[in-house]
Amino acid sequence: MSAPVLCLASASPRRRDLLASIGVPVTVHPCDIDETPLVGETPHAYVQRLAVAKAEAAAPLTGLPTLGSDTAVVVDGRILGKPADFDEGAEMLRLLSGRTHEVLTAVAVSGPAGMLSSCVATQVTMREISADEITAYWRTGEPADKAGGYAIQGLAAIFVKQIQGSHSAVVGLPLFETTHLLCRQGVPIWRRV
Ligand SMILES: Cc1cn([C@H]2C[C@H](O)[C@@H](COP(=O)(O)OP(=O)(O)OP(=O)(O)O)O2)c(=O)[nH]c1=O
Repeated sequence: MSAPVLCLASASPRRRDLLASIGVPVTVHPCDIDETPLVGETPHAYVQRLAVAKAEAAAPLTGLPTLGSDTAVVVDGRILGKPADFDEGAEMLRLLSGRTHEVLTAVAVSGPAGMLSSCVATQVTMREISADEITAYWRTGEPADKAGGYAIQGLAAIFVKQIQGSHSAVVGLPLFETTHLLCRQGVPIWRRV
């Protein structure tokens, strides 16, 4: 296994796998950050603030550049985080059924160039989802640790009619923008290995 070139301030296996897919081995240091939105905070400012806070919290733990990220599903101006239980998960999918919502993912990388960050918005259109499908989907266990209560990369792909933007951002990390930030911080990716 290659030596880590980046500290990943995240408990998300999706983010680790996405970084591995572009040749970036990481050491993982998840941070416990208060994810309560501030009064009047826009969804964009919210994900950006959390991504920076995660990177800042883990940065002193290793001598490596450090990446933090946050993903939120936004519908009718409401930020949907991870569902706490079936009722909340079902309410989220009812809100998303048959319409377009926005997924915001912010990424922040601290390193020799200071704190650099980017925020990506992706539009996701879902077909109508029936009450029976919502119950069956919850029982698979997939929605529980996902913002908005679904995983586009998993079983919920059958509900997704169209996306406009970045698929990797919806999964948890916008790889195009992340690569740009990593290069600016001198972190090697596959094409330089
Ligand atoms: C919308 C969507 C979200 N997700 C995931 C990505 C993130 O892991 C999670 C959003 O929660 P986050 O709070 O962004 O991330 P996390 O708690 O998993 O990890 P950490 O805070 O330690 O970095 O939802 C999917 O995997 N697929 C999807 O389609």
